[in-house]
Amino acid sequence: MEQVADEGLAIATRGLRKTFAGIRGRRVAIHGLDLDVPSGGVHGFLGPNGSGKTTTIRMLLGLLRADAGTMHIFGQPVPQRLPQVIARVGAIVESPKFYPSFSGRRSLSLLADAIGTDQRRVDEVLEEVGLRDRGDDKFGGYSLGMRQRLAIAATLLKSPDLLIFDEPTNGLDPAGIREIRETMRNLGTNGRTVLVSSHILSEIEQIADTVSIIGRGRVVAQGSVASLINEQAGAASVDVGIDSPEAAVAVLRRVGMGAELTEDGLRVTGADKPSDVTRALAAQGLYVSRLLPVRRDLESVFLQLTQDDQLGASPATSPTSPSRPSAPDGDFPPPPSARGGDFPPPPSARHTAQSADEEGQR
Ligand SMILES: Nc1ncnc2c1ncn2[C@@H]1O[C@H](COP(=O)(O)OP(=O)(O)OP(=O)(O)O)[C@@H](O)[C@H]1O
Repeated sequence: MEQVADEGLAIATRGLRKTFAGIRGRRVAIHGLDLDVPSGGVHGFLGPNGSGKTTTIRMLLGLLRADAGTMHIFGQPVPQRLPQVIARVGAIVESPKFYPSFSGRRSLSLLADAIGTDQRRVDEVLEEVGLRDRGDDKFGGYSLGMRQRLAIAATLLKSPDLLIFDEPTNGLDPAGIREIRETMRNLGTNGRTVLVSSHILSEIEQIADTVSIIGRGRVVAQGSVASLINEQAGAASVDVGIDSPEAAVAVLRRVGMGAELTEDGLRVTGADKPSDVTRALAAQGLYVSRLLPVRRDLESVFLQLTQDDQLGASPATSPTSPSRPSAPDGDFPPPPSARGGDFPPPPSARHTAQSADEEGQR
């Protein structure tokens, strides 16, 4: 496998494919995935449940074998050259565990010895995840957000250039989610690359520089959050309040806009700008009492692009409908399937580099 010429990419996959054995033959989980993660900043890896995020991450880390395609990390083909590149990668893919009776500092100190890292890094990484003042408290007394931050601190010990986090906020309450969100944002500065998978879209929108959206094992869109939202701007809608909604629907449809009745008015699509709606209606003697652009956000783009995958998905995957204006804060409760409170240590470099096909273990 040849080297990737583009050194600007932290991760690149081409034609990646993975099937799993099922009762009715093999099922395709990853379908020719072409993923580009630029170097530096936070990259959101988004997709509904079962779309293939974890499978992709596990293949990148050499924990699962691909059926076909190529993968590169910092230009090095993996898994072939994973031993050479793994020192630059830190990852949390599974529930970590630390001894409840050990302090966070002691756990990190033991880990630093195990991987041959200078003990001075322990204080630095505690500081980096905002745990410096709580470093001497026992792990058993940590909140879930603090436990997850300790796991992140452990991945930072070897000063990786690329951090990979698979659904790092699963199981956390809104306060914990906010803590991790801020930690991710901070980690994505200074040239480091953070790949974070999630289905909590509003969260990613707030912290990601770029995103990839996957559906059924394929990338359906990737780029900056702003460009993805703008690309879909034509589908933006306007919430209209009016006395004669049926007549307004007929007028707007006649001029080529999409219009549907809602509980207290209309939802209009296909208008270049909201004032076009007012103008078209006023020309027919209809005057609006309310005109609210429905804010486009990453979530509505995501839902639109992965519509097929959303069918039958759990409510946690699609916490709001595409047409609902976004909540100002954007925190959603964790999914019902969220993991429990155990956070095991991140995979060590040695463990991560091992290649093991875990097919059928689920
Ligand atoms: N070891 C396995 N054996 C059989 N099927 C698997 C295995 N691992 C994953 N799959 C299937 O592959 C598909 C992709 O799963 P994957 O866990 O990668 O999705 P995901 O996007 O990470 O979902 P989630 O957000 O729920 O974690 C799913 O249909 C899943 O059931």
